[in-house]
Amino acid sequence: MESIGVLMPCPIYGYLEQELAKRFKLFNPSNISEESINSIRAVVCSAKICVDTHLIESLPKLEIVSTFSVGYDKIDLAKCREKNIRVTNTPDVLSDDVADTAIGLALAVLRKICVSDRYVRNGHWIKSDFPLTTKFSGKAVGIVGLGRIGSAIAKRAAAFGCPISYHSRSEKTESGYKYYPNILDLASNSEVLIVACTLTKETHHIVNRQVIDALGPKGVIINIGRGQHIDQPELVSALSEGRLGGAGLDVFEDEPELPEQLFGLENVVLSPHAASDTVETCNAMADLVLSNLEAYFLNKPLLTPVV
Ligand SMILES: O=CC(=O)O
Repeated sequence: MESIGVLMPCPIYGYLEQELAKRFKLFNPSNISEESINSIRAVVCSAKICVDTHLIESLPKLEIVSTFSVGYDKIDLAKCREKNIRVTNTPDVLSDDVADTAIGLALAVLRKICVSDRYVRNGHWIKSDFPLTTKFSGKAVGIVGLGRIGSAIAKRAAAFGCPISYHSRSEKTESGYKYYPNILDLASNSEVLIVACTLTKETHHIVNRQVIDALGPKGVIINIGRGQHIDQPELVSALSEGRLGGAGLDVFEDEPELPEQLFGLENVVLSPHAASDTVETCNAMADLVLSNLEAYFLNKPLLTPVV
């Protein structure tokens, strides 16, 4: 396989890069040349790298795109289908970490963990006790998207004694959780709303002003999906005006750019799109990318095909 060209358009993860270089001829923007373009049969990308029509069209021998992420919203799937290019992702191996992060953000927002850390470091504790916070255990948790990650979040929240309900395209009766076909009804009946669905045209801005208002001034939104799931200007004004209680955000509409106003809000916990970024999970994701590529070039079935 050493003669097969693999392009990594941006650095992703050291271990992945080393292992790809052991098996394939690895290209990146600094060592790619006109002559090498025709040897490139695979692209390895991530949730932060666009594989658009332009990139696909510029690689005439491209056969497979393997993303180091569960989400594939940055890949032009229609173009891949049209050109018979296979696509793989890294589901399952990251579900635990993403679900842990969702619960961590909910706890951090309600129990004000980051604010209280600053309170102690800044010496305020000597002068007065930290104000009371809000309990997470037992809160009504609404989950948008009960897929692998949403289900892992539900399992964890249920262990905190939280009644679970969800909204998704179709009812999952086997889950035993309460289903709301309408997200507004889910928001009206939830105290913590966790966004965990796939980003599609249908779920773009699924959390809009109406949903935020239905959740109300004591409600908390957690987003470990994609920034584009939430109408961000509406979220920021609701948080600033006290129409929403708080938010724990791992993803943003135009990341890594964030609206300045978020930095000044104490009812918000911010995380740099890092929900699955642990050594253990990143190694497992890298191994899955490698196994998919090896399977493809050995004419074996793909492990986690998208297309
Ligand atoms: O955002 C991360 C992923 O899609 O894996």
